[in-house]
Amino acid sequence: MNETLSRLVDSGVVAVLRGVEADQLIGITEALREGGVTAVEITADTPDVAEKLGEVAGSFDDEVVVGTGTVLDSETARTTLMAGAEFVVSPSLHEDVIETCNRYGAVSAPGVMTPTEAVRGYEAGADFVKVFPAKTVGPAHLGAMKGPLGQIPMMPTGGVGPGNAADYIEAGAFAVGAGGALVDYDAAERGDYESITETAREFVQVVEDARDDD
Ligand SMILES: O=C(O)C(=O)C[C@H](O)[C@H](O)COP(=O)(O)O
Repeated sequence: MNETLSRLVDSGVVAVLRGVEADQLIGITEALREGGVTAVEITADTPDVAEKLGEVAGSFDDEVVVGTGTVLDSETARTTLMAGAEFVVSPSLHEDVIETCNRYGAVSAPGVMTPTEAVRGYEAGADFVKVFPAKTVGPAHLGAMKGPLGQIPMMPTGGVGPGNAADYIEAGAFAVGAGGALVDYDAAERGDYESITETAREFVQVVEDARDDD
């Protein structure tokens, strides 16, 4: 397995950080790492995303694998890969983004909702697919897609939290992506990084327990 993909598997939970200010990004990533979340996706709609991403990637080096989220075009993929991103995730399917990632040896994951999109993305060279938005279809949809498409690694994102992550893992997800249920920005604002660590720890535990049950 590709090393970056195996680091996402190890993390179990991939944090989606959207619009976080530079001064909080390091603190939040550190809090997540402390709680066992070692994969972070910084969304491309974050102002100065390449600069921030480079800073996080440089600060955490081998401890946290850093990627770009919400990537809609190959220019954004290339710019952030050059800044230090190791994986690129999109909410939608863009073959040019997948091609760019493969050109530079990075992991790519298009957002898909249907078996046809999942196969199209995988045939285009994606390493895994992000089932998005997961909350409108739920774990049963992912499980039904994994039936005939067991070879395609799937990660649900959108509305995934500690309360339903186990259902997705049991349905066949290799990891889950989470923003809102994982990172409390108000807590970060207050300097309460411990609560972010605690949520991360509980979340990762849910995923690990669900894997053990399989
Ligand atoms: O655009 C992307 O690439 C995304 O990942 C969309 C959302 O930001 C995530 O799906 C997080 O959603 P929540 O966990 O429900 O907060």
